[in-house]
Amino acid sequence: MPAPTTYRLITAALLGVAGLLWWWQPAPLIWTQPDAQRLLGIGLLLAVYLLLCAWWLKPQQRAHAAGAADISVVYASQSGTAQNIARQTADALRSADCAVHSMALEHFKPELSHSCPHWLFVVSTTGEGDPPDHALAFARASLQSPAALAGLRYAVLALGDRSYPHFCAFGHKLDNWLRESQASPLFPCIEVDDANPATLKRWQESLRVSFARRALSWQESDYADWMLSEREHLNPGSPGGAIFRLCLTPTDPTALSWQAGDIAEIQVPDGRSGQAHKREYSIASIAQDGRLELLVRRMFHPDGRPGLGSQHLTEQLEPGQPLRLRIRSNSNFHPPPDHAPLILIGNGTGLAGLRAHLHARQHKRLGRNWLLFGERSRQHDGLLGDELEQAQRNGALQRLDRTYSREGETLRYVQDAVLAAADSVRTWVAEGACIYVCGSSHGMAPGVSAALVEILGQTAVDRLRSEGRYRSDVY
Ligand SMILES: Cc1cc2nc3c(=O)[nH]c(=O)nc-3n(C[C@H](O)[C@H](O)[C@H](O)COP(=O)(O)O)c2cc1C
Repeated sequence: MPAPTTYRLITAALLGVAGLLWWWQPAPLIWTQPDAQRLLGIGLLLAVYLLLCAWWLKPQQRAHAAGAADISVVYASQSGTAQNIARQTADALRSADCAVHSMALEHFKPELSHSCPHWLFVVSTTGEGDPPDHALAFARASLQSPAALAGLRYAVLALGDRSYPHFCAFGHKLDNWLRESQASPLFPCIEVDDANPATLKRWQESLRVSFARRALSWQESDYADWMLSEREHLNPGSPGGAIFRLCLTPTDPTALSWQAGDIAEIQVPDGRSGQAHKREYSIASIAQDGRLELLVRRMFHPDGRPGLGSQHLTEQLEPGQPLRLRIRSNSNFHPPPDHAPLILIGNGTGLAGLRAHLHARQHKRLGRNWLLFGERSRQHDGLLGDELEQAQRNGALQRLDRTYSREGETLRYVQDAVLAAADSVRTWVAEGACIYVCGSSHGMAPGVSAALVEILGQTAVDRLRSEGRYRSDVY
């Protein structure tokens, strides 16, 4: 690990002083020489000194030039939180003069451990104690048996949520594998429950103690000022919770910049505690639409209390009023390649993430799109029906399958519609289609996954997932 800049400055200064002393206490090598050679000697000494300073004072560039890193930050992230924390971790360590390299977990190979002494793993858990999709193939191939990692020093930040039965399961699995592979922990695995700031502080402090002699500078991206410009109730009379379409506009128009699949983090004031809480929503529009749209369902706790975020956005905040918002990149749900046909599957407010992709495809005039979408009542839940039918008419949507669970039809849920369309699903996938799923992680997402396994087989579905052709943004 490089010494901090101060140590380098002191060393350079000491070298300078040593050089001066040599000047005043003439070394026979120089003073016994004729004038010209003496000058040449001094010039050479000075040049060597300056070169040494440049070399010594630029550890980061030197390490990068040599392709070497002192610390590697490795992430596995389903919806961008772990990736974001990994990026902040790398930036903070760089600000303390460390040479840092960053990579996704699937690029980690035991042979790489010789190229870098310290490895920091920032990983989340998804599904039912599973690794994020992009790390699935790595987990299957590598974590089954120990590797040869003696000498590797590591730390794990495990992101999870205690409301799930397998809390931080993937972080623990990775930590156990590293230990069984003879790697040595810099400090014990740190578990983070629902992005709790106190545990994140422990991570920052442990890194400071391990790698820097002064506080690390952590840069969180700032919230910006936005305004609620429009709100529309999309499903009056629905047997399900009320869903609203919100249009938001930024004070600074340059804030209109994101990709389909990204997530809006909104600061919601809590009148009771006086604190602000963060709530996350899939963005339902693209930047080229000129506004950020959300689909928000009004939520209630089991005891009947309204949900903090949804009550604020759907009831308390009036059009024309300000709110604080920032955008989190969710690279796992970014658009597929242009040439690939796209199958969009979801339910409820999951239409938000799917609609952003549809808009992105429409914007690029890519028409090979198929939407399968489930809601409750045909009469009241035809969410954005006019817009979708219009997209179908003008060729932006090649096929639209809507299912309603409260209509007494045989096709009840969207996963039933997927099964009913098995032949077309096979054809589209054979033609290189990507499958994007957005909406409920309870019922819908596992149901769609089971339907796809029935149609395509487990091996093919696993391959689609690890190749990034089957992606989900579910909650
Ligand atoms: C569909 C879904 C399933 C999840 N499953 C688990 C789980 O099994 N165990 C756990 O500790 N956390 C679970 N979580 C919580 C996430 O790990 C947590 O929200 C984390 O901050 C997400 O980080 P990421 O955005 O980097 O994926 C789940 C979250 C979602 C949305």
